[in-house]
Amino acid sequence: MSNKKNHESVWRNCLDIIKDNVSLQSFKTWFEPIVPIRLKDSVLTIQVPSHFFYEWLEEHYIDLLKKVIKKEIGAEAKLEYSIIMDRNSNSKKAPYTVNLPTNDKKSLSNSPVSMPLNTEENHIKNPFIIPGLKKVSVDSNLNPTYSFDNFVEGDCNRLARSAGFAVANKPGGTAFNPLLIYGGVGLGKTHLAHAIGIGIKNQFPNKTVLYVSAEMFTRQFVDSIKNNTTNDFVNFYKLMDVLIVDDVQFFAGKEKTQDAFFYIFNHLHQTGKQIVLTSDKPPVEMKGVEQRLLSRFKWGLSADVQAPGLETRIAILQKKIYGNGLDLPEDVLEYLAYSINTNIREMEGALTSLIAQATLNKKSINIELAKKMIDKFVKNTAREISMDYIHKIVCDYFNLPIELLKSKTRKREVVQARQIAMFFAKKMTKWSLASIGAQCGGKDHATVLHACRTVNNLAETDKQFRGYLDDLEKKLAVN
Ligand SMILES: Nc1ncnc2c1ncn2[C@@H]1O[C@H](COP(=O)(O)OP(=O)(O)OP(=O)(O)O)[C@@H](O)[C@H]1O
Repeated sequence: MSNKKNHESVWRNCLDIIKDNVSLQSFKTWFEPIVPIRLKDSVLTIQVPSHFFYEWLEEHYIDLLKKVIKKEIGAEAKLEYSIIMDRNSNSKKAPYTVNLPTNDKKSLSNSPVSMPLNTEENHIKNPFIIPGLKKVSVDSNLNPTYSFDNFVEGDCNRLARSAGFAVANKPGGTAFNPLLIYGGVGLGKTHLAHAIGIGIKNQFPNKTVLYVSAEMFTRQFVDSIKNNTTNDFVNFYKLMDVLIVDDVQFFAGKEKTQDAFFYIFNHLHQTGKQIVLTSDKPPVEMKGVEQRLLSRFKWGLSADVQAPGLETRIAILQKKIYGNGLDLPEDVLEYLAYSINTNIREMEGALTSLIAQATLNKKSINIELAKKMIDKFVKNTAREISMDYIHKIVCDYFNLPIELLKSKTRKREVVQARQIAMFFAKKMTKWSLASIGAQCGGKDHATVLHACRTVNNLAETDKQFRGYLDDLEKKLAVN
């Protein structure tokens, strides 16, 4: 690399290439705000305005970034992000640095070790031979955004959260050792696991806390066999005061890794150290994991996390948007929370896309935009009956164009069909009156309430009308 190159000139050249490869809008939105701050030993550090921004770059532009940076700096190029702390973050330290992602979003790390751009090499192979990780007290692989403060408590996760909180206050000193958090995909297990680690580090800064995915643990172990450093591997893990292993179902069928983990587990447990595990299923259902390990998993507490209810989903979305300094209309939040009801990661993904779409197109985020976006994320099985579906069924039945029903026209037959649509939306969904009104010709909640009363009254007094309602109800029920 030429000596004349510095972070600014390198980034300028990168931008020239990037500009030719993305739309002008995207360029302005996602690349112009980036500030190059350092180029040292082939590591280019760029500053980005928020964690959300960083995630968006990672998801959408990482391949492009890799290419241009390697082209400008050379094959050994590395990229570091410096994120200006989000508004609601706990830490007052700003900015902080995360390394180029490891393809595994959960292993966002504050580790001083920079990851090479080559994803194959992006994983820390042997933590005990990486100088930065000798200071285990500061290199815990914890993602600061996954704190208890950012975790919304609901009936779905109360036990797991409370147990996690207790463990964070008294690591190794509760009956919850190990604490095993299990549950379906994208329901907050990893988030809670990090929150426990962060809670412990906040209160007991001298404790050595390590978060590691079972996959990473396995890879490190396999490498240690290859390099003849298995003793170092085991000794490193024996140093931990708190060991958090994510997705332990990954150990299934990997006997040697299980042996190593069994040994480490026993040592830590016997010496009063805290172990936190997560898994996608309870121990009884874990196939391919040795019985002696499974029985140890059950020594402490196994707590499940389940799919959150509507209120919790809305609260999670609110946390997420306020955390990113954004605001969204209530009906949009409700729509998102309503449409995606099984997986929080998917719901957050839809929110991120919605915000990005609005930013890119300089549109305000409204219910129409939300509806357009949502279909990409919703799996049919999990879907609640939608307003569009109600509109379609009602309009087909009365042979009216949907646009009319959504318009403000006051023609008698349209008004009545619209009132019926509102009535069914109120009856068959949990939408607020305001959001039902917004989707039916921009009416307010009082109009929806009036519509529901009118429909109920007519149903009692007008037999033919009652017949319409029965027909429609049947059609809607087979949704
Ligand atoms: N109760 C909650 N409050 C706030 N955010 C949450 C909550 N539950 C989940 N999330 C968010 O949902 C996303 C997915 O959560 P997480 O990665 O912890 O899921 P997981 O259960 O570990 O999934 P997987 O089984 O795929 O590993 C994360 O962004 C997390 O912050």
